Amino acid sequence: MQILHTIDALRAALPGPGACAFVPTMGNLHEGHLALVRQARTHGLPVVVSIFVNRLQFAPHEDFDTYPRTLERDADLLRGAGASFVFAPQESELYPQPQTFKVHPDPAIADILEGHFRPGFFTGVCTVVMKLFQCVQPRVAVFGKKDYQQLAVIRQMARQFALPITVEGIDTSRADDGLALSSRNGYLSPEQRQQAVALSQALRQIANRVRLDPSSLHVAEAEGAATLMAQGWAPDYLTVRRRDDLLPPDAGDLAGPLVVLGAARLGTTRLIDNLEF
Ligand SMILES: Nc1ncnc2c1ncn2[C@@H]1O[C@H](COP(=O)(O)OP(=O)(O)OP(=O)(O)O)[C@@H](O)[C@H]1O
Ligand SMILES: CC(C)(CO)[C@@H](O)C(=O)[O-]
Ligand code: BAL
Repeated sequence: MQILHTIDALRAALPGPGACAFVPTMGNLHEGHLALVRQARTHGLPVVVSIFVNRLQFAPHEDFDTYPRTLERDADLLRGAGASFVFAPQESELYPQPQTFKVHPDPAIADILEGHFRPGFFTGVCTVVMKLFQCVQPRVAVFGKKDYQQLAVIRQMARQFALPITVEGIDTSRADDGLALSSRNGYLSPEQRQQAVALSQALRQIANRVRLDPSSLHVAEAEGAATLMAQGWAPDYLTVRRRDDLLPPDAGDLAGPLVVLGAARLGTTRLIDNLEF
């Protein structure tokens, strides 16, 4: 496995356009990331994993400075998972000058949910992902469904820019108690880690209730929020949406397919999760 820190070195090492599979990450890797790498490997192409904490997608009050940077450990895990290349550029390499050209996604999908609570987030994500796509030129790019809206936005970007890249979404890897694996879980105290299970439980509760009685949608969402708050969480949103455009379902959509998405804060840690049903 080669670790490359510059775009020139990466381009020199890679086999050429359309000849690799790509997994973009922000590092501090866990089993969820490794599942993406395993999926990427199924294409029989060398797998490139990027590790880059992208300042553009963090608001000034968010955790850019404290986000864990664990390159040596990440490289060991990726070697074990069979990645061929790690692209880990410094900020000055990817952004040698202020990134004034940006990719602005459609507000209809990018200014709701995460984009509402993290204004500019998806512009930061799309800009860096487009740039990483230019550097890596993959045939396939693999993303987690844990970041469900991100996957939807990237798919739309790839389609609308006719990128020659297949975007794949992979099911969320979870801890035994149901908590979605996430780098930010590391911010939780042992006590908060116990409470954290309530997020996936609330999503399941809402999905089960709406599946049984679609007319209970809004009651189910409110009860799910109450379950979360009883466990000490402060929900940003907890809402059932159509899977394709992430808009609220009309009466005719309630037979599915749907997804319930949630974001909530436990102390200073903000986590997201979702469940398709
Ligand atoms: N539990 C998981 N299961 C599957 N994919 C995941 C999981 N967690 C993250 N991913 C995916 O890994 C890729 C890189 O995500 P990232 O490095 O931000 O990890 P993260 O754990 O989501 O971090 P954070 O806690 O900061 O949100 C994304 O495509 C993301 O959806
Ligand atoms: C896709 C991504 C690597 C862009 O910085 C990030 O948003 C993430 O880790 O999900
Ligand atoms: N996992 C998505 C990246 C972020 O929260 O910034």
